Amino acid sequence: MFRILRNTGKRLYSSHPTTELHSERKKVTIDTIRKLYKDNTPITVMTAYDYPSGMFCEKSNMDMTLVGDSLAMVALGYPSTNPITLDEMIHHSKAVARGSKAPFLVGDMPFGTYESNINDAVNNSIKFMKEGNVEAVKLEGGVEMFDTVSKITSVGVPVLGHIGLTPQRAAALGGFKAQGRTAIKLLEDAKALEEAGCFAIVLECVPETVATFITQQIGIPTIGIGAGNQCSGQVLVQLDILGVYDKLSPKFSKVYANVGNDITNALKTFGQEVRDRSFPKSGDHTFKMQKGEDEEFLKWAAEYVKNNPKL
Ligand SMILES: Nc1nc(=O)c2c([nH]1)NC[C@@H]1CN(c3ccc(C(=O)N[C@@H](CCC(=O)O)C(=O)O)cc3)CN21
Ligand SMILES: CC(C)C(=O)C(=O)O
Ligand SMILES: [Mg+2]
Repeated sequence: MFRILRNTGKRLYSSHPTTELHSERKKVTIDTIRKLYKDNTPITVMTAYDYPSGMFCEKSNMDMTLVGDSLAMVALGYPSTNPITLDEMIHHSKAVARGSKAPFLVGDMPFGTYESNINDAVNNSIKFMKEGNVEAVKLEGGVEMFDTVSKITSVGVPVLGHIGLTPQRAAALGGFKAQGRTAIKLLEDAKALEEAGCFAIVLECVPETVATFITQQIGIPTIGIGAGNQCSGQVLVQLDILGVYDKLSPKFSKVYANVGNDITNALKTFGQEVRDRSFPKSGDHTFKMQKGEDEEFLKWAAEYVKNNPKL
């Protein structure tokens, strides 16, 4: 019998590493975040939603990776962040955690998982940590969330606050609109969250003078998104800065690469090459038999065809 007709036991694909990826970076902990803040070193935060986007946070030296509920829009195509469930966020954060090892990993509590009662908020935040491998949770709201945040932080779940434009409340705010015409309210919110034990607060779409003032008035880091460069750190949505997500282009975001175009062009070229049969190229992207085996096989095949006429 010919070798090609038997299972040679050889694998036609290259072997995959079976060992887990270990970070070559030093682990960022809540203490690292405090130290950066104390030293007035800007804290870098980037969103991620799956294994590769998490790996990019790892490789690019991010201090923090946020599994933001913006993934509902940018990775799942929903028109808002609100449809995502806690179990779906857990599914994504587990994948992010496999790629993002060193950055401090924070997960967004989805709309409806923490607002209605404190027990649910505590149970859901603990579930997120245990099942989703996040090291902290983020939730939206200020003064009105004081009791909830106090309870969550008291049981050992670090909380990242989020005030200003709170996208989960976009329906009530009339859309994704810049906030902060009432600076006093924002300051009260920030102070309440600090007192409730938040380790940092996201300020979203807050005028830069107001964000600077709040940053000066509180004793924990502010992480700005559309809130000026005097915040203690900055966060943006990964697929926005890569030029992939094109349904929104928030004024505050900056496009650092045009990955969307690169991907479209790569796929177009693949399509063309398949259609004109220039891919796969014989030898480069194909497997060959041993020397002489082609002839032997073709001889056998001709014999086979002769003995097994098509019906
Ligand atoms: N892709 C994406 N990027 C984000 O930054 C983001 C999300 N999704 N989803 C959740 C929230 C929503 N965010 C947004 C979305 C849009 C604007 C926006 O278009 N703002 C207008 C100003 C609107 C106004 O003030 O009236 C702008 O011009 O930037 C702002 C924040 C930020 N977050
Ligand atoms: C933009 C950040 C702060 C966020 O909440 C998200 O990505 O969902
Ligand atoms: Mg969010």
